[in-house]
Amino acid sequence: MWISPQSGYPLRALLTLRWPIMWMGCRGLPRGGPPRRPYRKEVLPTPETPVVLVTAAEIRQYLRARGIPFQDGYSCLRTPSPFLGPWGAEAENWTEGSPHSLFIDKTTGHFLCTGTLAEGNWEDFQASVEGGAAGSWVSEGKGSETVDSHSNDVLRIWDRAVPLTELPDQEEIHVARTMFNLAKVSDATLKLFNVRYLRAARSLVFPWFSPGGLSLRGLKLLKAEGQGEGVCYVETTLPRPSAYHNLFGLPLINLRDVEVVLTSRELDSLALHQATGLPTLALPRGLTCLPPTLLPYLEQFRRIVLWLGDDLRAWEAAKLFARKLNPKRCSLVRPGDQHPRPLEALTQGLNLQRILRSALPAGHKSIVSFRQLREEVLGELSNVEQVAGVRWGRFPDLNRLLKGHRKGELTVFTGPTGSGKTTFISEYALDLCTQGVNTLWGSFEISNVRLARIMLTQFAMGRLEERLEEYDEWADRFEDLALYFMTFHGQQNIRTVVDTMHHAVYVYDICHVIIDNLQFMMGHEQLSSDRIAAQDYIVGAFRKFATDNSCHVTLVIHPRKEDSDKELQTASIFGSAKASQEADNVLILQDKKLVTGPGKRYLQVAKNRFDGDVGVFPLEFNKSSLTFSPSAKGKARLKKVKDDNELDPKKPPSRKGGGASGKQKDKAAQTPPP
Ligand SMILES: Nc1ncnc2c1ncn2[C@@H]1O[C@H](COP(=O)(O)OP(=O)(O)OP(=O)(O)O)[C@@H](O)[C@H]1O
Repeated sequence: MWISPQSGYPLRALLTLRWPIMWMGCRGLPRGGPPRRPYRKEVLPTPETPVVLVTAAEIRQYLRARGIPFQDGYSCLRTPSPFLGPWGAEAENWTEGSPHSLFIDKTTGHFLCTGTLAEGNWEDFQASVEGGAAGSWVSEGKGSETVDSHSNDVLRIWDRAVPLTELPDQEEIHVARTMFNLAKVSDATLKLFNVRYLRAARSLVFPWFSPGGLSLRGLKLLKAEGQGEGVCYVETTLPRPSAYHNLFGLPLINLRDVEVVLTSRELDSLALHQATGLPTLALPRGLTCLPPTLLPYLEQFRRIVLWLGDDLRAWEAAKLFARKLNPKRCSLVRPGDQHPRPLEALTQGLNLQRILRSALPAGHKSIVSFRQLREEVLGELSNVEQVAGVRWGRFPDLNRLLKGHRKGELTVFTGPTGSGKTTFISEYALDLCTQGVNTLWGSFEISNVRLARIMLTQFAMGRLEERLEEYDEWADRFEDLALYFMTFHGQQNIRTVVDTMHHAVYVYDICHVIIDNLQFMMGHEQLSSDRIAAQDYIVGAFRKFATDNSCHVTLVIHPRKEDSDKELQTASIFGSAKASQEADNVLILQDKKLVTGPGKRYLQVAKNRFDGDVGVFPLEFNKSSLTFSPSAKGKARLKKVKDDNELDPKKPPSRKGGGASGKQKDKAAQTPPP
């Protein structure tokens, strides 16, 4: 288990999934400690910059102008690959049925040759066509370096793993089958999918073969650990998660298959295939993401059924992935009591074919009746906790007020200059990111290196400058977070920023974007009326982006200049009332002490569209860890108010609403933060 060396706080505890899964990179593998890497200045993944923005129409136009034949697919354009042989000859012999082709992503222009695994961006493709030098840079796929450096580990583990049936001890086989819920999964199915068992790690091992099935590119280990009365599953991938792009089950897919069922776990794919005989594939990182690099392998399917799990999170993820795959060909299995996840359905003896037949088309209609919505409404009513969103691990009071962090919302955050807005929002976002909320930062004021340093300090809960020997350890873990940074600094055009956000949502499945701060998109208008109009336009653009992309946007806005003795109010946000009207949540960092709590600042939830609860709670700053989250000892007291007038910090706190149920619900969230 991965435990923070400093705090002993298991990262797993930060996860809220019913089946908590985490990735540990290479740790936990029997190979003697994490590798040391040379110092790198940029420790964080950033979206490739500049992002080459190209439209599908431009790609088609270019291919036609060059006389390159192509087939228009669901999410990619398919062309002959210049990497497979001389360009002219390859193009002449190419047919739609050719086993290998070059796939160009219609949204990003990114290409992949399935024959050689060469990949690159749209500019690379143009350069290779125009320069005729394509053949010389074959197989420079991203992550191939990582695969190479780990290939020995991969082979060693694979060689040591054995098919479950070959374990010497029947008792051991029985225990393994019970732990992984394999009672109904046959030996033949395990063999067909080439699943092995590593005794030393008590883990199932799922191989990642190259598309032709010739070489082993990586592995996933699944370990079952008893936890109370339940079992907790821990995943480890080689190479590390960001480079692990295994569509598990691909070698079993026939070129003529036109239907596939996508699952979020390997064992679900096994169960589904065994019960239905249908082609099945498992996504490499479950519900977290569908990397566009995998789309070419899914182009051949005319129908894709997504059966990703049994809860609302799985349903949300299925809807998002269907957009990427092209909703016209997708159907979704709705989670519910009668529709558990495939492995569970097999164990319970349910009819998996029938469940698949009940899958709903993902195609979006502009006008719907309640009849089409009623199942969705029922889903929300029976999953109230999940509808409330991801709960913070470090801020129980935010959970109590906002209930959680939900997709598609806009949060406006303000506070006096230098009060610690960036520092607070960094911890608030980091908390969510460690729980699987894929995050994109737009930090226009402070550099990404400085921001990353703040976040890493908050992640490690202390100054790393005093314990540099731990740097690699923490940086490795930090690197595994789905955290990305826009590389903009200073004034930016709103269009460019929104385009980059669209790109990031598509490529990295971003669910939370933080913009710090809005003033950097407002240009240099001198007249205050122009500035206000510009701000309204920008707020509108972010609002639309959040709604259209089911992505939460947290927008930092400076307040108007006001008397520094007074608390800020919603009306103190710079500009017209548009920002607070459009926002689902308004948070204000008040540079004042709450008489009733520790710390010199407090946070005010001034608007909460989800359920209306507003209130304040104290923030105590810890200078060494740069955190605001309450310490284990600190008991933050909450004051609930209905309007700004009651926000006088000198008044004793009064409790309105909330009730006992809220109290009980937050008990878990009040566990000591890391
Ligand atoms: N509560 C606090 N007490 C003392 N120092 C703090 C507190 N919060 C943040 N700081 C420190 O104050 C400095 C400024 O913090 P930060 O950049 O987060 O403020 P900000 O409100 O975002 O500033 P700006 O208004 O310029 O955007 C940082 O060095 C930070 O470590």
